[in-house]
Amino acid sequence: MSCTKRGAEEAVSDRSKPTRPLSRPDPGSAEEAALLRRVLGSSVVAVLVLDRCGQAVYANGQAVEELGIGPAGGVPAEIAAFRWIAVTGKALHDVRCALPEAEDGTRVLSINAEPLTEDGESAPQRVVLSINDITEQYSYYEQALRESEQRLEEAQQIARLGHWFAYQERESGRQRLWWSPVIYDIFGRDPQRFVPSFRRYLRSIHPDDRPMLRARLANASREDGYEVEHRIVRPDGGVRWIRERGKLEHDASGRRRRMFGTVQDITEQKELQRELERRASHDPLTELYNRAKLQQLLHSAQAAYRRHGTPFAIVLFDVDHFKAVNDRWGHTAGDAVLWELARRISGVLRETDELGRWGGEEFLALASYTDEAGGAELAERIRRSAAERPIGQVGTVTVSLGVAGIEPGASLETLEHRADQALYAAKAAGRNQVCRYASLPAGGGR
Ligand SMILES: Nc1nc2c(ncn2[C@@H]2O[C@H](COP(=O)(O)OP(=O)(O)OP(=O)(O)O)[C@@H](O)[C@H]2O)c(=O)[nH]1
Repeated sequence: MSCTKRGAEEAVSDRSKPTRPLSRPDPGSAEEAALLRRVLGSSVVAVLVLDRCGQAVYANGQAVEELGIGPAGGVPAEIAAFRWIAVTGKALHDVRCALPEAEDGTRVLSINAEPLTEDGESAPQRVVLSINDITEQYSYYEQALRESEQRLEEAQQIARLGHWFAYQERESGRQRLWWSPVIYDIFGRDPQRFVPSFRRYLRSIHPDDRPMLRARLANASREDGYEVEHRIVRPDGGVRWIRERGKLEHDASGRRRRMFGTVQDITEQKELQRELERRASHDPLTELYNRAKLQQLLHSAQAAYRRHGTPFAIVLFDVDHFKAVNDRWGHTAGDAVLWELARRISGVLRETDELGRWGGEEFLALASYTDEAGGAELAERIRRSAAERPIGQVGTVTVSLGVAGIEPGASLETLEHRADQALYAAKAAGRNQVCRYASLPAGGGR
């Protein structure tokens, strides 16, 4: 019918007319057999019926043409294997079957297989297979999967982050560990030669971090996971920092299935973090503690004094006539003097003493576990070390020092003020000397 307006109207009015019901062929009739043959013959799905020996007893046109299967072509072993369905009696759906082809190609098939029991038979004698050729889709998805795995691998390389999982091997019951390529890289191991295991992994942990890591891992099963940062030692002796995360995976019934986790190389982050912390607490010129860090140390010392009565003293000192050094030799020479003094004085401190730059050409030493008299001993050592030999062209440089020890009820401000008063007195008394606050005649003296 041509597509005219009238034609369309007729089509509409045709719909209102009662349609003649299609006659259903009698089951088992020659008419039904012919119809089924036509349907099967025009199907794009290859249909094959195998007997219990794997011989094809029927193949539709698609099976013959596309797969070359049929009574004439013979049945490839991979497909003939489906004859077992007749024995097991269990249908299978969407089973992937790879058929090797000439020139190294592979044809990928998706097969539905059903046992076929005919009237009067107690057990299935045949198997009917519907076969779809999915080679194109399969290679497309396989390629896409390969590409996505490659992208994941590249992203992991950039982030220096790998993933792992630990599982129990079903056959042997053994614990197995699987690493992604980046983890081999982080641990400095060759994936061709190194088989990861939990024991080998533990052996790579920095000895100082092992106890902490063991404790965290012991807790991990209770907490369902863990996150920990620790060092590893690579076979070449190199030390790397890693951040490790692990999580337990459970199956649908809540049983522990496997442990999954990530490993990230954070060595650079750690170094940067350490450098930032160092800069926040150190003076860039002398590389000693800065004033902020000294204040923090003083607060800790005072807290210990209040809680446990642990005494401490401070030594405040500055370079004598330093203005003249700058004026005569220049600011750079002055800087070099400060740097050299810092080195010399650091060498005469006890392990529990701290030294920092208080500001300008002024330094502060914190002498722990000692009183003002002990602080004065340290001050004397500092004085001698500063003046022990000339500093380059500048020559001999001296320092004046004021000492004050903590006392009950004295605040840090008071202590600093007392040390400052003592330092002022040392300057006034002719420089290059130590003055204790307790020895001051008026105000400070007792
Ligand atoms: N080169 C250099 N000089 C500094 C630095 N900080 C402070 N100074 C100088 O140290 C000098 C301190 O001078 P004054 O406070 O007059 O003291 P002084 O000349 O040492 O004299 P007395 O302390 O009385 O012995 C000033 O010239 C400051 O510019 C620094 O980081 N580098």
